[in-house]
Amino acid sequence: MEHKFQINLRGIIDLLSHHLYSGPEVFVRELLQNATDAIRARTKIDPAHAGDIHIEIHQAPGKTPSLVISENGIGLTPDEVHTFLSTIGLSSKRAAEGERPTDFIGQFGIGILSCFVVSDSIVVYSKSAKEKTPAVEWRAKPDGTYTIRELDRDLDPGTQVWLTAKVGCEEHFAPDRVRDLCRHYGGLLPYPIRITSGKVTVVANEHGAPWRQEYRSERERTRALMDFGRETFDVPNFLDAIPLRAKSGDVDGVAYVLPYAASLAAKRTHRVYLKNMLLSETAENLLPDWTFFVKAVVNANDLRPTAARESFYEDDRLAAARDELGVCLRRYLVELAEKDPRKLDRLIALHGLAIKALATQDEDFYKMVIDWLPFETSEGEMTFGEYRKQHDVVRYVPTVDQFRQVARVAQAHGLAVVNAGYTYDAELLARAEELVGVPTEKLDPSTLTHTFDELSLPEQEQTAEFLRAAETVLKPFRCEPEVKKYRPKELPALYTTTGEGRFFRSLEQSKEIANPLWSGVLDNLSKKERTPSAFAQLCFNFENALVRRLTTVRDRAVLHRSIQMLYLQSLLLGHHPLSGKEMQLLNDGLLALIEWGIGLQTGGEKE
Ligand SMILES: Nc1ncnc2c1ncn2[C@@H]1O[C@H](COP(=O)(O)OP(=O)(O)OP(=O)(O)O)[C@@H](O)[C@H]1O
Repeated sequence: MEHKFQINLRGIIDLLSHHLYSGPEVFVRELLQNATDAIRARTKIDPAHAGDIHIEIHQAPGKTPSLVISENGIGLTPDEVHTFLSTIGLSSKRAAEGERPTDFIGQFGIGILSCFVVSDSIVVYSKSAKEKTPAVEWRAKPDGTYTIRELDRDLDPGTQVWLTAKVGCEEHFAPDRVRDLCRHYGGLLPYPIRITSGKVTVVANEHGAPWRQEYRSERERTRALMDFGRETFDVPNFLDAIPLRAKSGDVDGVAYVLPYAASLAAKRTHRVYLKNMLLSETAENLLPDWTFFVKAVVNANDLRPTAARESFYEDDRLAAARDELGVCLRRYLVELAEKDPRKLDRLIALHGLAIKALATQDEDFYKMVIDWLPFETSEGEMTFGEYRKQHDVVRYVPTVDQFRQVARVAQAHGLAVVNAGYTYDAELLARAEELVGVPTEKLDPSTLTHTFDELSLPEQEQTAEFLRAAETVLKPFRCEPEVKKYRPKELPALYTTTGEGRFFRSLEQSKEIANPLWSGVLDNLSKKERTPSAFAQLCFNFENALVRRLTTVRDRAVLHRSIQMLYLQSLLLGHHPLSGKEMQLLNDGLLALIEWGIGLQTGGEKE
């Protein structure tokens, strides 16, 4: 024999209140949602119908507080009450299999159960606007029993829901609390939510969506939008408010420019409404990634919510909406460049990275903003526009390490070098010639030394012995010495290396910490035939007084030690991490210098 499941309603309510609802207050959301859906259903048959939601709170001293929500929506016939209201999990709003989702917010048929979290009974009075059926009363208890009766008196079409506060839940019926919750969930609804307590009636959503209102001036509009942003996100000083509109998904809203630099890694969450009811305050997938400098509040009438109601469902329509919203933000930036460059300056100072990201993706935008974008150069930070006013060619090095190697020398030689080692910079500079006709040149630090002055023949003779000593000292470090003349003359030696040279350096360092098996593998790698570029270069500066003196030193021990120390110093200046072998050399060198110093001193004392 077949049996039917029995459902324990209390158990289900307990489950929902602990696992589905974020807190008891969601009963206000569910009631507003049902009212909204009912009004939407009625306007489908009567487009001129003006929706109205009224909440009355009764809290006489010594009596249990109660709450009545009435609306003039579609209402229910007695049959519908039996079918939809009394069957858990059945909804009149769900689309049939394979059909496009209906236009309603609810669809699971469990929303009204949330009222049992705060109330020991739910009483519904309803009168259908569609059919001439009698008004009906439905009384339900959390033990799963309910009664239905047709009323003798007639009611206006629509529905009333009556709740009585459970012991311990009175606070959720406090008028201020209910007003705040109505504003929170239904602040954008296009018809009034009135709340009456005693003789006082307030409208919870009197301001509605500020971006849909008419203003006397642009200034007034901006002020209203900024006030709304401040209240909504509790951020006191957004930089600006940008209107958003997308046909796809029927989206409208505002994006606020954050007044602080937003981290690229931080989650970018937005406040989203679905059909003007709050869906989520932490929706993530609404705007393109590069827009991480804004926080948005938007309503979508035609996007699908995810089952968890945390954001919109990722589909083609959302992707198209996201693109359109990206266009709104792009248009704003372009207009700012034309109309308010000072504000753009401020915005770039805070959010340069986002702007650079956009410029790498969009050629027109690139042309518009490239001159405003800041870069680090050997002459200090400057915008691309300032740089190109002073230099015909943009010279850049693609990594921060290389910039550290060459910045001082390049500057002394009148070459302003841009550090393109930061995110997006190399990509941007590489396209400058193609997009804005500014020639660019990628500098290779190892070829920089080619521009240095060669020594004269007598000078070469003078340095020959020094060079041979340097070769011997530097060979174990895969580094080749040379002597040239360059500026700044305070710099005794410049260490440069190519990508391959860097690879072998890090290989050596890995070998020092690898286990025997692994270091055997690395060994084989490092034995592979090496091109000259695998060797680093140490270019001694003959303009430097110390180097000049060293070329005359004949004491081999002093000469070797000095070359070693200059080698180590140039590595450190270029921010190259030292290998174990080099570290040892540094220690030995320092100790030797100290001993030598002490020896000199005690020798002096003896005299
Ligand atoms: N104010 C109302 N006016 C007319 N019908 C209503 C109203 N409130 C509830 N109903 C009917 O009761 C059904 C069940 O409502 P309930 O809130 O439990 O679920 P739902 O709104 O359909 O879906 P969800 O669980 O996603 O909110 C609805 O589908 C609707 O037919």
